[in-house]
Amino acid sequence: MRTELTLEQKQQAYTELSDIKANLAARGWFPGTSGNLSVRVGEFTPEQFTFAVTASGKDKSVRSPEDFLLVNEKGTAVEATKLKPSAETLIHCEIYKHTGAGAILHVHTMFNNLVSELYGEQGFIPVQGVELIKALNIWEEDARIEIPVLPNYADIPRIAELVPGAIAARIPGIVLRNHGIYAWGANVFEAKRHLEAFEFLFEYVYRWHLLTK
Ligand SMILES: CSCCC(=O)C(=O)COP(=O)(O)O
Ligand SMILES: [Zn+2]
Repeated sequence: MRTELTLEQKQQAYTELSDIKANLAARGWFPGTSGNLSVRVGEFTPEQFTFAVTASGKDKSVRSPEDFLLVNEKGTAVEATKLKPSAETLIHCEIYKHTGAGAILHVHTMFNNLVSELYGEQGFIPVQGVELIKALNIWEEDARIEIPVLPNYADIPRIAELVPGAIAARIPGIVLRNHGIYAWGANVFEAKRHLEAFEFLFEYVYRWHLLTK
């Protein structure tokens, strides 16, 4: 049985989402209403959990009282609301289910789009020996990582189906080709650190490609 969330739990999740939304918006990481964010609230099992998610189609650079709603592990609203959850909520559901993460941040940026296209065919973006890999909690010298890239099907359930198989050990992110990145962490602080690291690495990969190819 699902335990009822307290008003404080809900408000804390909305405040955290509101703050990180403003931070990422200030960087221009939500062009054209793109992007979506979520924070898990309350108890978690892979079969049953609840999270607060951004409402679909909103201008994420604007704060409003109708920015977020609570959904369950199927992506269905758990309270009466006229808001629609993000069109990509099912991807959040799969990431939570298979990682137990506490927060997920999805942004569309020029660099994540460009490198996703550069490496989309091979299905992962390789990065080696860049210090910011440590922000993913990977500490070995000259570490090499592969960031998964999935096809950007128009049908979101088709993408969601691929998520469990794409989640790579140690890599808290998945890129959708010519679309954007999903980065996650145990909480918003960690998810933001991971997202910033990925975006740094994508810019590095892109610029390195221009310099050397
Ligand atoms: C306008 S960008 C296309 C949809 C998208 O990729 C996105 O991230 C935003 O969708 P949402 O339903 O979460 O607003
Ligand atoms: Zn998107």
